[in-house]
Amino acid sequence: MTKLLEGKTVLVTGASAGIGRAAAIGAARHGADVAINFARDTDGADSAVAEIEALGQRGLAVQGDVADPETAKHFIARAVEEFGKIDVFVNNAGICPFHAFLDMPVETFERTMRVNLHGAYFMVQAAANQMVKQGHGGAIIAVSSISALVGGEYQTHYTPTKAGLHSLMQSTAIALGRHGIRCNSVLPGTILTDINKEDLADEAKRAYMAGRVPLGRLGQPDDLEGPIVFLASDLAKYVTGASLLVDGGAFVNLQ
Ligand SMILES: NC(=O)C1=CN([C@@H]2O[C@H](COP(=O)(O)OP(=O)(O)OC[C@H]3O[C@@H](n4cnc5c(N)ncnc54)[C@H](O)[C@@H]3O)[C@@H](O)[C@H]2O)C=CC1
Ligand SMILES: C[C@H](O)[C@@H]1OC(=O)[C@H](O)[C@@H]1O
Repeated sequence: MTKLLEGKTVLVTGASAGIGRAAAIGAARHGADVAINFARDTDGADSAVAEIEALGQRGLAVQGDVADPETAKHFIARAVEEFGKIDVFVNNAGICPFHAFLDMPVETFERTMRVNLHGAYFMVQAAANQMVKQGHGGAIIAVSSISALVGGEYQTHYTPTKAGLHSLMQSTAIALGRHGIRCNSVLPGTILTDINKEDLADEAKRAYMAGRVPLGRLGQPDDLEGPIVFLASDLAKYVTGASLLVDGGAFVNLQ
């Protein structure tokens, strides 16, 4: 297998499980040393690092709540201390506490904004500052969503954060292009992870969601591995400000 990220250092937020973990392991499989941020799941973070190391790469887990702007500075600083530089930053951490619109609790709305959007802003800013300081460019990838493009009845607090991430990558692509830093997003469809375990425990909803996918199944975290590695790699050296749907065709499936 051609390794696409040989010699690179990759950072991923919220990577103790799900899509973030798949991105971290995928990067290691492609020859990168990987630092992961995680919120609370120490066992998940430790086992992700063990998997990275089993692939012959260096791994590092740094705990922190991305909603706190200080977490961003600390994560970048620890990764640089350990690996000497950062080449790729993947903003993945996110929450989606499904709730109806008319009685959305203020705390649920604000927490979702702070984790998904404010957290991403400060993380991307800290990563970009380090890349600018290093002077050899880099790649930033946001895990946005199909929900940046379409709505969800119980996601009125969530979909704006994903549209915001998509927009953030477009604006930072302009702000950072002169530094050789590429900024792109992936837009996953419905991927089976902890974020939607409860929602998709409803068999009827799960079957409906799967039925909307032309490729005939809901996604798995490793479906994001290739698209994220591609955008991180030099194969995508002229790709910036772009977004890549990874949804099995769900978005285009009107009828
Ligand atoms: N599963 C899906 O269908 C889709 C997921 N996404 C996005 O993918 C990203 C990853 O989600 P999944 O892997 O699906 O779910 P997940 O629940 O397995 O992963 C989310 C990760 O973010 C971490 N996290 C949550 N709050 C955090 C905080 N305050 N600080 C640090 N880490 C925090 C969690 O600990 C977890 O590791 C999220 O941004 C989500 O919005 C986007 C489209 C579809
Ligand atoms: C949590 C949802 O199941 C998931 O997240 C998204 O961004 C999409 O709306 C997916 O359906």
